[in-house]
Amino acid sequence: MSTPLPTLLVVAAALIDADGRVLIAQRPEGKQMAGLWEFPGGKVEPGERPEAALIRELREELGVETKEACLAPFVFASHAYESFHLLMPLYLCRRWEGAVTRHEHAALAWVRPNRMSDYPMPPADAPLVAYLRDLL
Ligand SMILES: Nc1nc2c([nH]c(=O)n2[C@H]2C[C@H](O)[C@@H](COP(=O)(O)OP(=O)(O)OP(=O)(O)O)O2)c(=O)[nH]1
Repeated sequence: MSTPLPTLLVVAAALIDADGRVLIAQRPEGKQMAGLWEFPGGKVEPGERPEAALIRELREELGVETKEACLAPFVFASHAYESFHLLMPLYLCRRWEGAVTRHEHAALAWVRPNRMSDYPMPPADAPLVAYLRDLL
């Protein structure tokens, strides 16, 4: 039997603009999977509610404020990486306040889901993009 992997709960958001484009962000140098494009978000801290964690991450990473009512649960990723199992709910978010600003990533891009294959993403994300393509 293989060694059980710890499950890591990461929350992420697909911010969608009025033209149906989705925000993706490039992971910076020095981090795991540097250079790959991800949905903004991050780890849920102990004792933190997932939606609160996502609101916090969007503030820290992008400088925007959103509300729990503006986060719609959409799909989730369940993916075994080498050292952990990623469980990542993806929420849709169409309403936020403030201009999206790059705080922690190497770059940001607003991309139609059918163009996301031009942006290499972590292996866990590929199935999620297909759902966005169907939605938008
Ligand atoms: N935010 C986000 N993380 C993703 C996506 N896809 C994916 O495999 N991940 C992985 C990358 C990381 O291992 C983990 C997110 O953790 P994180 O962003 O809070 O942490 P990190 O690795 O950047 O590093 P750190 O905060 O510990 O310094 O989830 C995605 O679309 N968005």
